[in-house]
Amino acid sequence: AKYRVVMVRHGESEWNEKNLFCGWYDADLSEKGNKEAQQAAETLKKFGYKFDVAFTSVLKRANITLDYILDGLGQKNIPIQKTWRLNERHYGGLTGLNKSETAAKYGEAQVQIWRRSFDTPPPPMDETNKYYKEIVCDPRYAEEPSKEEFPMFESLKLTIARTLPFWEGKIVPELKAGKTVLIAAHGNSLRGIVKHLDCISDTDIMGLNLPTGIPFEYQLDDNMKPIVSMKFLGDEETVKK
Ligand SMILES: O=C1c2ccccc2C(=O)c2c1cc(NS(=O)(=O)c1ccccc1O)c(O)c2O
Repeated sequence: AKYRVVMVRHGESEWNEKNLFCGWYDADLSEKGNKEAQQAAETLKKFGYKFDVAFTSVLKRANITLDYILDGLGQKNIPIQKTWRLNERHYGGLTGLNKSETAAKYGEAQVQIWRRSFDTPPPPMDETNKYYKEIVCDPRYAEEPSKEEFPMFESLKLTIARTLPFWEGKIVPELKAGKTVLIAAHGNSLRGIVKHLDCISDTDIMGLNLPTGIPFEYQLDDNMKPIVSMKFLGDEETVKK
């Protein structure tokens, strides 16, 4: 059997544009991000995709990207599952900082260590962070994650560790039921799924930067092993990027 799942990283957000660590802050898409999402819809329409179920995070930049796509495909009526487990990596106390503020506060050397590390987390977000309340008290998190699971920081390793149970527990069963699946999520949560599917090493996954707004397809065999791996969909120009 051949299982098909299409994944797309949300379009550029307003905080990407300003080079701020975004993480669990619920930033909007930038104008460019909106256009990227619309382009993704056009591409998927051209390829004639028909999705049966969609998965996304609880962050609006991914939700809006998904909405543009389903709207463009005329498939807004399919079931959508939102989960914190597909959220972007939580950048802890770095949330809201830009490049120079980060280097000023922690030093260039520490930034380089963080950039290159798979399991060194950023400092935790605490009540002094401007966005602490807005994130921790967000009603979307009323049910889950639990108090114990609610992250105040995440390394890439920790992010992947909370994303994969959702892939195994919720997405794989839909694929095995013969559903065509669409996932609209974030750079690091999608890295977790891709790392798992293609057995990518901890080092190599850090070198994989998924482009925003360009859908890619996996076709999987009965053992959920890729027959087609990370096939980017789009016109020559876009995919070349
Ligand atoms: O500091 C970090 C960092 C800190 C803690 C966890 C993860 C990362 C991380 O993944 C990262 C960083 C900096 C930069 N480049 S940067 O130093 O130019 C930079 C710093 C701050 C904001 C945006 C920037 O582009 C990156 O490209 C990264 O992937």
